[in-house]
Amino acid sequence: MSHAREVEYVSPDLFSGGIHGNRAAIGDMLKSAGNSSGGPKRQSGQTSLLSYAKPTGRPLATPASRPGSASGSGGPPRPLIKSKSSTDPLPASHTPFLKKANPADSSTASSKPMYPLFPSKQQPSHQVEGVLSRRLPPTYIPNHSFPSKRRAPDTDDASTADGAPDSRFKQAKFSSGEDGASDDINVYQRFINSRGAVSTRTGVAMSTGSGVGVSTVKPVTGGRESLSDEQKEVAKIVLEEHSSLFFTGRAGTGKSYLLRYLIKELRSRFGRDRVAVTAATGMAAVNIDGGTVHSFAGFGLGLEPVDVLVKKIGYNKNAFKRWQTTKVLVIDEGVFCRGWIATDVEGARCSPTFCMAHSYGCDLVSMVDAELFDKLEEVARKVRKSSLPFGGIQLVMTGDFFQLPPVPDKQRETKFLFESKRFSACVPTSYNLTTAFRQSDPTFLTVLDELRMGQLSASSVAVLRGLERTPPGWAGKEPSVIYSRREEVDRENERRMREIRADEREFAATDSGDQANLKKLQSSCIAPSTLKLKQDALVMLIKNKNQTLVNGALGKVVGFSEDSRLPIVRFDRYALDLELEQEEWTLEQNGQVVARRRQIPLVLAWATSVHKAQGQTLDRLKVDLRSVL
Ligand SMILES: Nc1ncnc2c1ncn2[C@@H]1O[C@H](COP(=O)(O)OP(=O)(O)OP(=O)(O)O)[C@@H](O)[C@H]1O
Repeated sequence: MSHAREVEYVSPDLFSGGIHGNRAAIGDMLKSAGNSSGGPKRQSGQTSLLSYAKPTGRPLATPASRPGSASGSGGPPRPLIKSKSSTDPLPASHTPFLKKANPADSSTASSKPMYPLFPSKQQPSHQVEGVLSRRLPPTYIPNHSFPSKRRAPDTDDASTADGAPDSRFKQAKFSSGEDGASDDINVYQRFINSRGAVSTRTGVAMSTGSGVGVSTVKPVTGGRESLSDEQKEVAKIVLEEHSSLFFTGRAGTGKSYLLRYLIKELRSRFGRDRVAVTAATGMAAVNIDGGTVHSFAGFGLGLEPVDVLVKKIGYNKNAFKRWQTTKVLVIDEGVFCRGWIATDVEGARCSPTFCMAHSYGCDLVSMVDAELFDKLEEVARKVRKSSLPFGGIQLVMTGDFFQLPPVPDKQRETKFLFESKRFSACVPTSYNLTTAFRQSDPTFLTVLDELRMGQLSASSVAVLRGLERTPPGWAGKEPSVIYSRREEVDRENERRMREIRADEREFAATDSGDQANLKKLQSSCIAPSTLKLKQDALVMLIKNKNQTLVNGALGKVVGFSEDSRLPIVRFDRYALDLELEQEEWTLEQNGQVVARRRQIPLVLAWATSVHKAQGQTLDRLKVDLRSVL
């Protein structure tokens, strides 16, 4: 998720002012609107990416003398690094999953019987506690009187007396995100149906959660004792039962916190290289010290039939080793919810079918969902020559399907991850965390819960209206803006560019390929055909430069090289000035490149889309929800 220190929301005649608040809390609200994922959190104290602030990062390379002089300025000198194409070999450390094979240890997935949805008396109490509960918490009753009294987690309930999900969940409405389209999706119903006889362990049913915890922001420094009871139970399933698990929970229930703990524990038990950690975006992956699912798989976007993918992996020594040696695969939230920017795909090329035309993406943007999960699962069994689910790899997955529903795809039916054919076989247990840690204000929690369900009661609307005000201290300091639609993002960025009184430089893309394919590439490629930049423009990197400076990093144009005329971008977080040269985006068909674009890997970044904002920390943020609500 994105973190903001000051936030303004804009929605049609709902909010015209702003809301100040706990930055995480605000991100929480954003997510509850159904348009943001909960990526791993950055800890407080991180450098603002918007202003030229105290650099906290370390230089990426030995400071080099500045070649020529940048024709711009903007703060103290930084080591200027000439950009290398991201196709240059990365340092050895870029193979985080590499590990010697240990064939003796190929089976880690639990082969225990699955927990039934409605456990029998013989089952241990912790399993019994986990059954679907039967009443809906007052929070979710549309237009309930406000403020509602929140019940203890163990009495919360979301299904009817016969165990069926309450029909009110059917009214939940979700926005699909960047394309702004809305769709009625009964996530709860679909999730429960998809689980069949498989257990959903939780204090309450999927989606609710009304435990009110204490808001604390702290990294996982402690051991198991720092976890809540619910979190401990998840840890037990993962670390002691060695069972594959999906855990969910509304925003702020400690999913990321718990995940970080689990990664730490798993790595210390099995060794770093046997625990593959994957996240949705490059930025999110960096935050949990991992890579993307695609980079783990080593088969590009995975569009080909499974047998072809298996062959591809066979030719890819590193990928093959990874598949053989991985004992636990950790998948952080969002990865399977929709298309994401797979930033470090090995040999990946764009497929227009899988590009999100309404999103920012072409090269390396893929649709990663139920279908890909099934493919990965089959690949795992084949590459590992094991008939066990997922080839015996233990899966630890987290996410909140309410926060990031899949984007509807005109070409095919959009499915949630849990609707994949092999999900139930591979993930015998799902767990719903219910205690909110991030907020303790019951009023705010109620508003968040209602937003998450897409049903704002009149009282919550009144609460939000009561927050309308002009944020103090914003004079002359324009906030970053998050929109849900690409056109809105472009419009705002163009407006900001016009406001800068400096010469505009244009960088034209170099395109090649046959007409038809080129058109496909151009229609959805994240790199613009003409990139317009000015000194002081806020920009976002759209290619990985190395393991830490990745797709999504924010920087500011501080000038243009006098000799090469290339833009020089200051990445504050990395205490680095980088001269950026063209990189390549390609479209491939049947293994052949059929179109290519070369362009400077930057886009303007005053405004950004909800999904591209994941993992960012911003000083002042305006969230425009007009096309969402
Ligand atoms: N056991 C715990 N003890 C103390 N603090 C915790 C604990 N679990 C979570 N937290 C804190 O609660 C806050 C929210 O946790 P976290 O960001 O992990 O939630 P999340 O479910 O991932 O949220 P989101 O869905 O928004 O990404 C964080 O500040 C985190 O440090």
